[in-house]
Amino acid sequence: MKDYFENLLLKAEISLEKEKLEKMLDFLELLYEKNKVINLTAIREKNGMLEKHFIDSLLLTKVIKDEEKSFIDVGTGAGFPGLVLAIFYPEKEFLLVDSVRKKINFINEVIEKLNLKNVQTSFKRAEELIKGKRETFDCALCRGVANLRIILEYMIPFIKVNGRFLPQKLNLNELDESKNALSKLNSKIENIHKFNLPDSCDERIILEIKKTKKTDEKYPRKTGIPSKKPL
Ligand SMILES: C[S@@+](CC[C@H](N)C(=O)[O-])C[C@H]1O[C@@H](n2cnc3c(N)ncnc32)[C@H](O)[C@@H]1O
Repeated sequence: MKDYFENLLLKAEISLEKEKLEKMLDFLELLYEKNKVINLTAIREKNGMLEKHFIDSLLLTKVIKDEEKSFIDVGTGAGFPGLVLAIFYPEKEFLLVDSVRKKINFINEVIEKLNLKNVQTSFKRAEELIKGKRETFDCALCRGVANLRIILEYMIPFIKVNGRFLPQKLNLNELDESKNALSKLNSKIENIHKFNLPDSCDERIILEIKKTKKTDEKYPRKTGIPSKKPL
């Protein structure tokens, strides 16, 4: 398994120190075992988990900047991309959020077993967690949670003015319909980064979205509204 992971990292041109690589393999093992008991991910094989979860999360390291120190990952599920990045960047701070308690319980277990000191968790919904956390983070992350115009409303309020939101997407289909949300939330797409996974060659996209001005306090709207009536 270690050889396969090292080979993927090599092909993806991601360098990872030995200690961090071992921690990620420990996380993989915990995920693999727990996934037999509770449904954390539809990917059941270790190889698939390494490429589609670990490497995919690590692609963000090609976009994240040194000066970005505080991160929030909403809808992190079993910890992707946030927990992988927290292992990669022990000097940066991460808040991992998911409204499903059993997922956060699993993440808390991994944090404890791996002795990670830079990760906090919450099982609140994004729309509730925002109280007291407006304009707090340098950077926001979100993978596989909802349509772009919905996650924009969840995430933009959390980041500081001039901060960035780096959602991961499989294609660019949602861009056009997100124009209204981008404008209402004072944010703009600054860059579109395209990658291919190293083994399957599947395309992966990271959008680079900048927040240009403060967010109106009326966003996000009440729990459930952003997904029922997207901007
Ligand atoms: C398909 S999973 C993706 C998990 C992970 N990011 C990944 O890519 O493997 C989406 C997750 O988002 C969470 N979620 C959806 N809406 C949310 C909200 N408003 N606040 C917090 N979590 C949310 C769900 O509970 C679910 O675990």
